[in-house]
Amino acid sequence: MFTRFLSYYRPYRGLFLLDFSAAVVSGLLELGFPVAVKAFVDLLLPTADWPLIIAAVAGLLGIYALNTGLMVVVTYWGHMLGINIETEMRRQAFEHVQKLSFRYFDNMKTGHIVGRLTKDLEEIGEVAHHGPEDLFIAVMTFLGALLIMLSINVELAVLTAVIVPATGWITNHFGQRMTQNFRQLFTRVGDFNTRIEETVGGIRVVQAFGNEGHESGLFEQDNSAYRRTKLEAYKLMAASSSLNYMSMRLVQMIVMIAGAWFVLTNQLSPGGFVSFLILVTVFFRPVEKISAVIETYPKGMAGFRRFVELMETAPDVADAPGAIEAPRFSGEIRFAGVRFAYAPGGDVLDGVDLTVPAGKTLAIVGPSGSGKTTLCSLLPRFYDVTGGAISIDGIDIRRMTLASLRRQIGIVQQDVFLFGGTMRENIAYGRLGASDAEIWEAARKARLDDVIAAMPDGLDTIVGERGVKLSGGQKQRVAIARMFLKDPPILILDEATSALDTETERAIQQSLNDLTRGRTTLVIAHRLATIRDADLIAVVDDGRVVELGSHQDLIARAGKYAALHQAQFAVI
Ligand SMILES: Nc1ncnc2c1ncn2[C@@H]1O[C@H](COP(=O)(O)OP(=O)(O)OP(=O)(O)O)[C@@H](O)[C@H]1O
Repeated sequence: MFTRFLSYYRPYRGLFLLDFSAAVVSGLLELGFPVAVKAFVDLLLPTADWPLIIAAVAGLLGIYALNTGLMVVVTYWGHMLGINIETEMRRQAFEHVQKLSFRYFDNMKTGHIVGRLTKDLEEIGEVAHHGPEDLFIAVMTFLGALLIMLSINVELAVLTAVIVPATGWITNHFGQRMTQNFRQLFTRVGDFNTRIEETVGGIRVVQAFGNEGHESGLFEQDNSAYRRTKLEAYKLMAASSSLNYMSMRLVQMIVMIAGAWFVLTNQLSPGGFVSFLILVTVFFRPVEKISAVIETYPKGMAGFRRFVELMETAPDVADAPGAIEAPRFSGEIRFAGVRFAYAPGGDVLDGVDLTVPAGKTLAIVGPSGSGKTTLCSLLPRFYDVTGGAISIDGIDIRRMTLASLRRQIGIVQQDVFLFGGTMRENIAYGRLGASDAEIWEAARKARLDDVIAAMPDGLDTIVGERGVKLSGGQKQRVAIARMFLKDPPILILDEATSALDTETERAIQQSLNDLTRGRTTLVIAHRLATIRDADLIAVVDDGRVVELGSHQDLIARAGKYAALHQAQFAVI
């Protein structure tokens, strides 16, 4: 895990070296301070040579001015290193998330994904910057301070060296508990991110039901769970930092009393004594640094582990080795013995056999939950079949690249998803980079041009989050306009069940007729006109195609379709 983490430094070697060497020099200069103080007290003071004393102090000031500059380098460029690594990981994670399959999103909470791409990576960035540098400097300062102490007074040095690291276990003990705590904390953040996402996303439903209080109650549970976990973290932090502080002061006092004895018995110079007291603090710094690393490292590593877990989640639908770039389809679709289950054992499709000739329209009808949507979502490989095969123009769709397959299938969903930008952006989503002229042409074909022309900002009209500022009929026409731009040989339509006024309905129907002309179309049909006009009708029941034929055929057969037709459209 750790070596994998280090590999992210590779592109930033220069930056790392700059930051690292500035930090090392700065550490050495800090180590030099007690040595300088000793020389100052023992050698310089007795000379009573004021100009020399002032020159020495000025010299020290110069050195520390240099150190200040080094700190700027460490803080700015060091953090730049961290943020560069963080940004790179976020880019990779975002790209990867987009490749994951429907099944992953079916089972994952959005807030957790958001958390992984934001909070987790932020913590990783902190560790990336502080981790290696702080650890190295800690070891360097520890050894450096020890050597200097030994050179001043061996007994006192040994005494200090024994008691200081003993305090190290405190840090270590708390560090491990904090790791667990942070792991929990990440989950809590994910939980309430999800809650906020859902409540804000579904605010219209929440308010319509007047369920704000209920939502607040649920949110409060997540919020207070987060508070509890965070308080636990602060408790650990308080115990650890105060114990550290206390032990540092304790060691200082021990050194003070022992040092006093050494001075009075002439085994230590006054300069050495002062220097020693400073060295104790310097000696403690590595312990503090390590405790700081121990505080950020678990957070970062917990985040990194989740990042790796995400990156290692393979999409369960992916290009097969040697997958071919599908040629432009003429569009014959064949389902052969197709079986499918969302979860093992729960077959949703139970051996579907169907052939739709190129350019024809297949209407899929059947009771709710019978598997119509599922059947359609197998064609663009949102899920892979668990048995049997689907082929287009005789080629198994699993042998094609996902990109070349999906490029040639257009989907108009019942509940259209728009992005929060402008009309232009939303229509051009069908073919990124389409010109305004092409967008207008598509809008015209979708019977949407008059609507856009009447809008105050035309194509620049903002549609609101998920298109809330548009009517249902307008959203559907945006979806249709997208399809005219995309121009796929195969279409999947999930016909809207909600009733529109007759005029809009007719406009949409006309544009859909234009759209489906010459394309193989699967339509999950609810309207009698669509069903009657279809070349083929498949009646799906309980995961099987129970009847297949034209309207006349099926009515004549007086079977399931005839019954369904009778029940649903008897009044028409
Ligand atoms: N993502 C999913 N994960 C698990 N089960 C699912 C998922 N989507 C659908 N199902 C289940 O699969 C079955 C078929 O659902 P599907 O949406 O294909 O039916 P449908 O015929 O399109 O229904 P409707 O006409 O009501 O839209 C249902 O029992 C449903 O609960």
